[in-house]
Amino acid sequence: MNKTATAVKPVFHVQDMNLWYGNNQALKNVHLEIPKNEVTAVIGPSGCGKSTFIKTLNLMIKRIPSVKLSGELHFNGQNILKDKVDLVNLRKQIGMIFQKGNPFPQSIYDNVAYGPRIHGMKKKKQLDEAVETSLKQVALWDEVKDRLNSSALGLSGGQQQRLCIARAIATKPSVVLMDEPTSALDPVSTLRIEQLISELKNQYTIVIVTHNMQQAARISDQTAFFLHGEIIEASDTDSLFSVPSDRRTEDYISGRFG
Ligand SMILES: Nc1ncnc2c1ncn2[C@@H]1O[C@H](COP(=O)(O)OP(=O)(O)OP(=O)(O)O)[C@@H](O)[C@H]1O
Repeated sequence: MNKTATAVKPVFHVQDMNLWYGNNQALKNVHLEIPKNEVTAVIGPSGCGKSTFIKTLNLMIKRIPSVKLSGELHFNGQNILKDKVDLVNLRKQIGMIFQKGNPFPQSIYDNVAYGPRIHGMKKKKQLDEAVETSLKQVALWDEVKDRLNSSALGLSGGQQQRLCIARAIATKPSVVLMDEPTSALDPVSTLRIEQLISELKNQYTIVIVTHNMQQAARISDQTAFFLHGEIIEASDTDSLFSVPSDRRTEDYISGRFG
């Protein structure tokens, strides 16, 4: 792990967090610190609570009526489970990418301009700049600059996912959450997204849910291993994969279950 970054205050500090869907407890006493400008990978077998956890970080989970939450979730020092939070502003600061690139059925340009427009950017010159900068950051500009007004749905799966990342970063968030962003992609597109993640972490704090342990090992600085809603082990990625401290982590990463 980057030693200088660990001295900086974590972006998220999660303490004793519990979450229930009705009577079904999906997160149990979760404790985790997410450092700034690092990639944190969330791994674990199906149903262990990875997606639930990542969706708590931007409070998206609260849209589900049966959800009950307890504990503390500090974002940049503010307990966003307790304090009154402006959700529009929170989501501006925390972008999210899903498993399948889900561009809006609109032009490439309008997809990327969507966030800046919602947050009040009106001038065409500023919007043009925001679109160009975001598409350049995801290395998509050269591929699409001559067809910005074409439908985003005409892009390949890998391009659509990069477009969704451009859309997420166009509002200049500080955090990008990614829920299995490459699971629907071919190996070449996956590699491009992984390279992109490694570049983006200079500017953003990234939390990525992945089923792919090689991917977690390749791109993350810190890894949290979830099992049955609990974090069994969270540490710097090299240590977790080379000298796991818990037998269950060792069994999972060596493929004995999951
Ligand atoms: N909307 C929901 N309503 C009720 N229960 C849910 C809901 N979403 C998830 N759960 C339950 O919460 C638990 C954790 O699910 P979650 O989707 O977070 O796991 P996961 O680790 O992301 O799984 P996967 O790897 O299969 O995507 C599971 O028991 C699941 O059935």
